Amino acid sequence: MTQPDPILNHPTNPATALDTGAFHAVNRPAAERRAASLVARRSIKGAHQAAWLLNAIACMDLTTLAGDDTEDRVRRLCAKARRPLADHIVAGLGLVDMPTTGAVCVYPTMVGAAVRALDGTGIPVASVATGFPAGLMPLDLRLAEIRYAVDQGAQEIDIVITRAHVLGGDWAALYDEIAAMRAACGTAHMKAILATGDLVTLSNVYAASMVAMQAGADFIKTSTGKEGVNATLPVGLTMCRAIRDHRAATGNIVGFKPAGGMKTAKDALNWQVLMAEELGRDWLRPGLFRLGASSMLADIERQLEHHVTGRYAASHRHALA
Ligand SMILES: O=C[C@H](O)COP(=O)(O)O
Repeated sequence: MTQPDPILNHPTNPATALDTGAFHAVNRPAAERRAASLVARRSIKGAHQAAWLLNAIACMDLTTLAGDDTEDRVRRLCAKARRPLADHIVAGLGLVDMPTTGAVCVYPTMVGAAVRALDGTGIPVASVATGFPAGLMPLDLRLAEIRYAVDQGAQEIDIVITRAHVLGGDWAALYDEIAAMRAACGTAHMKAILATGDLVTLSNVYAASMVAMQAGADFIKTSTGKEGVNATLPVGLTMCRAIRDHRAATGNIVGFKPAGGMKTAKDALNWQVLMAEELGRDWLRPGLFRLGASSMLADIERQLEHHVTGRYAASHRHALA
């Protein structure tokens, strides 16, 4: 079985001092125009499309974050992470090995079941933590939740920030909170969910991205999937620019994870186009790019089946996710 490009090969992002001088205003109409033109002028077809969709699977945090999650559901999701495509699609694509997803992402109490189900595969388990999705809990409890998830075997922790720190412009409080979370993660990689749908302006998204990276986040992530507006391309563009600017200023490399509301193969292609155009093709690997999605894999599998067989199977024939 192919091992996914291990995120652990990518060194953690070292924290730098809080620097609000790195912020700049973002013009929303300009960001919207640029995002729209990026995806409009790139059309990926045929074998290229199949390759990009396979890459989307390798970069996917296959997710279940529902109130009615059970260990049984998590085990079924893990089975899908291990075998995301039907055998005839894998054979038809000429692949020697079954691909696997980048990670499986679950709630903290489900980490143990996921770790057991993925034993021996090299697929990491990501856990949300810190009072996901709102984060409105005392900091010591949020840090304890990180430590619990790491203790259960999570190799990646998806934290949420206190939106009020952004909305009130309290950047030092935001920096301190994220730095404390980074420390609680230990050797686990940390993705900072900015919940961009709650942050009102793209300038706030840019500033929060900068603070998260300065405080040591290994990835910045758009959304929990629970906000009214989740991953959008203008927000993604703003965050990618922040990643680029942070690298130019510090030399440090941070990954990007759009998440929430992405359901189609077309979404998977559009987000990869954005990454390739804004950060370069080097970013199109699991160590630096994840797609957080609970219901995108089924359409990717459907499109790949069409590529192999020339026809679409009914979506009910494809398994969970
Ligand atoms: O972190 C991942 C997201 O929560 C998934 O959101 P989704 O259920 O809208 O795909």
